[in-house]
Amino acid sequence: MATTVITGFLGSGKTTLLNALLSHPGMSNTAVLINEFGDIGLDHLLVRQISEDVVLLNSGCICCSVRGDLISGLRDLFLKRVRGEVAAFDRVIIETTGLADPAPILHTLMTDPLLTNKFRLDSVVSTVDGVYGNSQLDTHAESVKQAAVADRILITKADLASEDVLQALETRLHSLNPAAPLYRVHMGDIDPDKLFNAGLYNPETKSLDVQKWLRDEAYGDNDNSASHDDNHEHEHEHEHEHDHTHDEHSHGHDVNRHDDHISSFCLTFDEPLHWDAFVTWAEIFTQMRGENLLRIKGVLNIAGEDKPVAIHAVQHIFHAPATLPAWPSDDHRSKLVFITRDLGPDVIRQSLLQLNAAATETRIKPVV
Ligand SMILES: Nc1nc2c(ncn2[C@@H]2O[C@H](COP(=O)(O)OP(=O)(O)OP(=O)(O)O)[C@@H](O)[C@H]2O)c(=O)[nH]1
Repeated sequence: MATTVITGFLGSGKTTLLNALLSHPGMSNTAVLINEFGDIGLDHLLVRQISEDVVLLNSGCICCSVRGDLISGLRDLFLKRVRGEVAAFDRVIIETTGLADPAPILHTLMTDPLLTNKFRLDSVVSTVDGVYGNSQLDTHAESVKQAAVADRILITKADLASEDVLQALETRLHSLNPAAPLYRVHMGDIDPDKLFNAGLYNPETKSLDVQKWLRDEAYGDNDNSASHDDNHEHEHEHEHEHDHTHDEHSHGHDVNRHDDHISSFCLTFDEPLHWDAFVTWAEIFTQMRGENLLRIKGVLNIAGEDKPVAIHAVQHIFHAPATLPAWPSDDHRSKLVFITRDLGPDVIRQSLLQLNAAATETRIKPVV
């Protein structure tokens, strides 16, 4: 079951988006989970109470308003569906509270045995306030994280903001998270197809859509090779320049903004990687630097394997790897896209190459 997480800072337009999405035909098989913290006004959405926590929205969607643990809410909702206590649904949207760090929710979706069997993380959508987004990114680390881990970013309230402010915000968000398409929306009005099916598996084509999922082209020149020391790291010079010249209202002059700590880059490895070298690298990095690894997606060319292996991770947790049926193109190099905090590409590339070289050496050592 495809699961989408809608995140975004307080008042950035999550509920407005949800409401607009649910009015689309084709969204009626959707179940919605909303964290109850904060002042989410569900009243205008509600029609019928099914049980204490579950209501039926006027769109026909099931809505579960969760107190506390969103994940136990998801389990309960699933069990209710199995028992026929709520209508069948084939998509779930989770709206986080505005102050939530989305990472723990993504972790649990990726690791809880019941949930990983039934729910598949399809996309993370982040709403950013067109008017206050810039200052929220400056002052609230959560809002930076919400935008950094997103697969899609929506700039809301564009009708209230000046073009200069919107452009500065877009430049900043693109720098934070180059692979996430940015859309300006008015009162949540957007084609749901733009937000869903961003995961590895595309239910429309019933295939694994690696290129759309990885979007490695967004990180710049694809000829960057990890073995040639010439990857791109998206630093923020351009963005600073923009802040100084165009965005007088932003707090871009602050020398230590939260998103100055965020890097996004794509590493490409020409030589096949040994699986055990990659696993060792992943174990070390997720244990030692998990806090700094906001999101990783990758397609690996594993030595001795014909087929590519897709991996993805959020902080300390790697999702179970998936062997893909075929390479999406003639380019069979391993590609890993990273969104990190206070962690640049060099240490990642060098450690992985070193472990890989050691694994290669072990393999070619003559048996005496
Ligand atoms: N003008 C304008 N107002 C908007 C737009 N999107 C949302 N709003 C308004 O912004 C306010 C906050 O929107 P919500 O959808 O409640 O935001 P939220 O992110 O769910 O808020 P919390 O749940 O409190 O974090 C509401 O008054 C909306 O009507 C927009 O595109 N334009």
